[in-house]
Amino acid sequence: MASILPASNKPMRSDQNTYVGKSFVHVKNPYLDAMDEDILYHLDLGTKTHNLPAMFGDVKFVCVGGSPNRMKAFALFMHQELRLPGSGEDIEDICAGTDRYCMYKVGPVLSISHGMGIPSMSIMLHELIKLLHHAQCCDVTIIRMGTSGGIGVAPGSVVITDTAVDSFFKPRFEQVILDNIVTRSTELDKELAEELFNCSREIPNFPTLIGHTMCTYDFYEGQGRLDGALCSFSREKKVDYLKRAYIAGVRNIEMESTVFAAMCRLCGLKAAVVCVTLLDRLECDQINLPHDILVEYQQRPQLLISNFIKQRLGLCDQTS
Ligand SMILES: O=P(O)(O)O[C@H]1O[C@H](CO)[C@@H](O)[C@H]1O
Ligand SMILES: O=c1cc[nH]c(=O)[nH]1
Repeated sequence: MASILPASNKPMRSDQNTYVGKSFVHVKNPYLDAMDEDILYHLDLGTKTHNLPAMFGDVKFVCVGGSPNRMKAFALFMHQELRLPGSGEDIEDICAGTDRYCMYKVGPVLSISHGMGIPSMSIMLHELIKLLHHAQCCDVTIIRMGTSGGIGVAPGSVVITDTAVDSFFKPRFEQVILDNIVTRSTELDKELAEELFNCSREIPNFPTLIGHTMCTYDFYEGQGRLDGALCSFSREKKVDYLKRAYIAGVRNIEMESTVFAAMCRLCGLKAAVVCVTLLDRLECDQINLPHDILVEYQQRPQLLISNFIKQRLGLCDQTS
C-alpha cells in the first residue's frame, strides 16, 4: 500500500446514501459497515491506508476496458481533450502496487482495466463499486469501452449495447452464489445509450448502431469459432447459431457485458457498453486486421466516449 493516512484523515463511515437530490453508489452488503477497514486487495487500495474521498470524491465518469494499455491511452487522450495542464505523460497508475489491474485518474474521469472475461470483470467491479461508495462519489456514469466480434455488421462499426444477453440470447446474468444460481437482469440504461448514439452522429464517418450484445464465457468454443484448440461442431451449426443470434437482435459478441450490466444496475450506476467490432463473425473467425487498423478501430469507442464526456461537462465546442 502506497500512502498511510494520519488518524485525523480517516474517512467517515457511510451514511451517504441518505443525501438528498444526488445519486450515490449503493453497496448491498450489510456486513460492510461493520468492518473496521476495507482492503481493496486487487486495486492495492484501502480505507485505512488511503483517503478515498479525497482521492476519488470528484469522479463522475468511470471508463473500463479489458487492456491496460488501452486504458492508459484513454487516460492520456482525456488529459489532452480536457485540456488539463501538463503533457499527462507522467500520469501515474494508481494501482501500480498490483499487476492485476491498472487505474488512472484524469480530472473527473477514472480509467480502469478489467482484464478478460466475467470473473476478472466481476472482481474489479466489486472493488471499484466499494471504492466509489467509500469515496462518497455521486452521479457517476460508467462505460465499458471494448472490442468485439460483429454479427452481420461491417468491421469497424461501433455497437452501443441496449441489452446484454447470454449465450441463449436471454437478458440475464447467472451468478453461482454458494450452491445456488442467482439470476440478475442485464438491462442497461436506455437513455444513456441514446445519448451516446446521438453523440456518435456528430462524428463524421463513424458507423454506429444500437443493438444487443452477447456475452460469452469463452472466445473460441463459447463464441462458435472453428479455429480454437477444440471444436466439436460443424461450420453449418456455427452459422446457424450466429444467424439465430442476429435474428434475436444480437449485433456483437464479447465477454464481460452481462456481469457489468447486472452489477452496475444493482448498485445504482448508470452504465453503458460501447464496443467496436473487429470482424464479421458470419464471414470469418480470425482477427487478421493490420496493426494500424486494429489500433484505429480501438480508438473509436474512446473518441465517442471522450466527446460524450466533453458534452456532459459543457466542453463540446472544444474540438481535438
Ligand atoms: O477488448 P476487451 O475490452 O478486452 O473485450 C473483448 O476482447 C477480449 C477478447 O479478445 C474479451 O475481453 C472481450 O470482451
Ligand atoms: O470476436 C471477438 C473479438 C473481440 N472480442 C471478442 O470477445 N470476440
